[in-house]
Amino acid sequence: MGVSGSGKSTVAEELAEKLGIAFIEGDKLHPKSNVDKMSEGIPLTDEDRWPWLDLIGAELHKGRENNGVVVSCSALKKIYRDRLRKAAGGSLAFVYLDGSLELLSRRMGERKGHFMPLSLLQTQLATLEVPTGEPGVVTVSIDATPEDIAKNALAGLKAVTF
Ligand SMILES: Nc1ncnc2c1ncn2[C@@H]1O[C@H](COP(=O)(O)OP(=O)(O)OP(=O)(O)O)[C@@H](O)[C@H]1O
Ligand SMILES: O=C(O)[C@H](O)[C@@H](O)[C@H](O)[C@H](O)CO
Repeated sequence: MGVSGSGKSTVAEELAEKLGIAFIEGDKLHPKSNVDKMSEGIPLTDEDRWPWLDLIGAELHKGRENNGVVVSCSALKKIYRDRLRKAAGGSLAFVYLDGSLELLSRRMGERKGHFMPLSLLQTQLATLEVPTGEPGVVTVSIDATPEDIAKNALAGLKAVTF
């Protein structure tokens, strides 16, 4: 989890490979209307996000029956994470990708061919409720290589408590 440009897709893929389990790109589960909105620089509302979060929740639930799954999802607010926890049915860990505005802007600015405009980073950060203190949360700095971030995430996940 984390804001746009924090490296969710990059790190989740790496982590899933290390864990030997499936990876699901949460962005692919957005309805077209959400992608259209974001492409136009309009932030999503809670109402836009509920159906998408429910699709992600269903994937998490399915994943539990198949050795687990890694899903990339912004999960910006506590109510969203609690909805996912409920849908997953227990033992859902969150890896929070923590980075400065400067680094996030640079990574988003350099990324090519993605629907999410840099202009939405401010509202992403304003919407973000940092998950520190919630059960099952591992916080990792994004100021490292994807390989090292995934290693740090894995080490944190081994020690995580719910
Ligand atoms: N640790 C890293 N070091 C350098 N570049 C990175 C790192 N992690 C990700 N990137 C690059 O930063 C950009 C953003 O990463 P990525 O697309 O994985 O983020 P995201 O959180 O999934 O974003 P979004 O939610 O907007 O889809 C990409 O161009 C990616 O290649
Ligand atoms: O909750 C949200 O606002 C969205 O999930 C965004 O985070 C985008 O999907 C993502 O950043 C795409 O780049």
